[in-house]
Amino acid sequence: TAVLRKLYLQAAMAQQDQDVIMYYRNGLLLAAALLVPLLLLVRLRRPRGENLPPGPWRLPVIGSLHHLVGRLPHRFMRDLARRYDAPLILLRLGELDVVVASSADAAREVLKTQDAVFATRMQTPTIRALTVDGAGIALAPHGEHWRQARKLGVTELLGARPVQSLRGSREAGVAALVASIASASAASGPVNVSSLLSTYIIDVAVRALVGDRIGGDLRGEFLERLGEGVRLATGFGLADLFPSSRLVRAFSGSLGRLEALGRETSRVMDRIIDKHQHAGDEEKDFVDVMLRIQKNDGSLRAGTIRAMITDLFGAASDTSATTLEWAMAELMGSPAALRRAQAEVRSALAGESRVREEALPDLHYLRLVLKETLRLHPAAPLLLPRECPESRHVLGYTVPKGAMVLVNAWAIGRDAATWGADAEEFRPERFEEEAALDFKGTNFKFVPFGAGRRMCPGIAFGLVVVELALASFLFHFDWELPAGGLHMEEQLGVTARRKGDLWLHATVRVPVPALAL
Ligand code: HEM
Repeated sequence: TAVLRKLYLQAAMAQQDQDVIMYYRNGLLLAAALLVPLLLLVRLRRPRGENLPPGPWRLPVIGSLHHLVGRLPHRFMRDLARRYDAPLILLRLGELDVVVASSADAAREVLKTQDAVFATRMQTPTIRALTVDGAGIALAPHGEHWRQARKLGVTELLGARPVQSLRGSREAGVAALVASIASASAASGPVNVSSLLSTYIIDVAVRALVGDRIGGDLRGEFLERLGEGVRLATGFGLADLFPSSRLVRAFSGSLGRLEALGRETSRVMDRIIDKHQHAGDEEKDFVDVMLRIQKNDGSLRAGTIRAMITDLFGAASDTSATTLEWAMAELMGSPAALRRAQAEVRSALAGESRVREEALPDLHYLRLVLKETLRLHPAAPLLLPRECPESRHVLGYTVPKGAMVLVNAWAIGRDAATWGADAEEFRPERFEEEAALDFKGTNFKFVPFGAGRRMCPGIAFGLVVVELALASFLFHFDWELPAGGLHMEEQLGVTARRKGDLWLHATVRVPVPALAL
């Protein structure tokens, strides 16, 4: 009986194993039976000929969002493009499709070949909240308003003539900058270069846009509101990633804050405009110009005037300050380049007491330093987001309708396939070999100002402000790193700023002229 019982138990266990196997097999067959039609349905629902760009695996609801946590978006997107060896990649961030052009060829397609299609800006809930009062240039959708606003900006502020006429404000700004460095360096400790550069850029932008007649308190309020606006506007808010969700909208505090901030900024701007209206007819800044145009042609709305100021301030300030900060950091990391740039400036301005703007075109090496800085550190590493208004084919891939389209200018500038094995190194001399490469976005391996119809219209304005400061730094001071050396880490944000402030020792070599009070 014992043997029979054992045999029976073995048979029962084998039967049980069989049952388990059958159970799983049936389960799998059932799942397959349900899944295959489902997958076929999904494939059938995808339009014929659609070939989406590759992208990382996704989770339900959040899509690929988790991959981005703690990572710098432009770096992560470059790594993905390398991993898939693809010129375009696709990320699903919440409800949003984000297509990233990551090679010079892909950039040419988006910014030139299909420029007219991709010329509109993504109207996210954040952007709609920011522009509820009116739109300026940078965030406006492609259309008649954008065309008129851009024309106004270029003719009256950013073109060669207005840039030249703002020379006085730049000279005053740079004189204050070098005087601050000289007095800070007298204390023998390191100088906070980042903070002084930001003050200089803000000073020049404020003088050009709203002038210096508004008084310190109003100026302070204006800068506080604009600073907060730029902070809130940059980055992906939850409401932008889940635009259809009322729940997310209700719980996301940033949209409410943006709307409140918009109202506060409008009130501050109205006080600034009021001061201008009572200051006489002489045109000294961009607000004066816009008020004159409004008087002659009633079509310029007050909301548009306010939006133009905030928009231009936002576009000009962080970008120029970031570029200057990186240029100084890279020069400090490349003593040979620093020596060459310094020798050039001091020889071109020998016998002078300060840097004159007319001397800037003679500073060829300084221009190479700037190009190399912008190649490695384009201030807006993903340019400004565009929107794909209809499903389009780009280099054999389908860009879905409604997708946000980014161009990874940062990855393109460091692509070893086009820049060579030393692409990650700071070597301004490479632009001697590539003399035809300019800032105008005609060669898509170098697009720090974008290209096509939405290209930065502030290049002339930005370059002269940056070059003047950099030349003055090199002319008046010798620079040394403090103990602890130098890092080149970036911080998270829409502009690729350096992480932490740049502190350097400055020693006066050419005396700084006393400030005219
Ligand atoms: C070194 C300094 C600067 C850099 C690196 C820079 C870079 C850029 C970039 C990458 C874009 C987006 C282009 C695109 O989407 O294709 C842009 C747009 C823009 N920039 Fe600049 N910029 C700088 C300085 C300035 C200055 C000084 C101003 C004005 C005073 C300005 C005004 C604008 C405006 C209005 C736009 C929007 C253009 C449009 O959407 O039509 N930028 N800039």
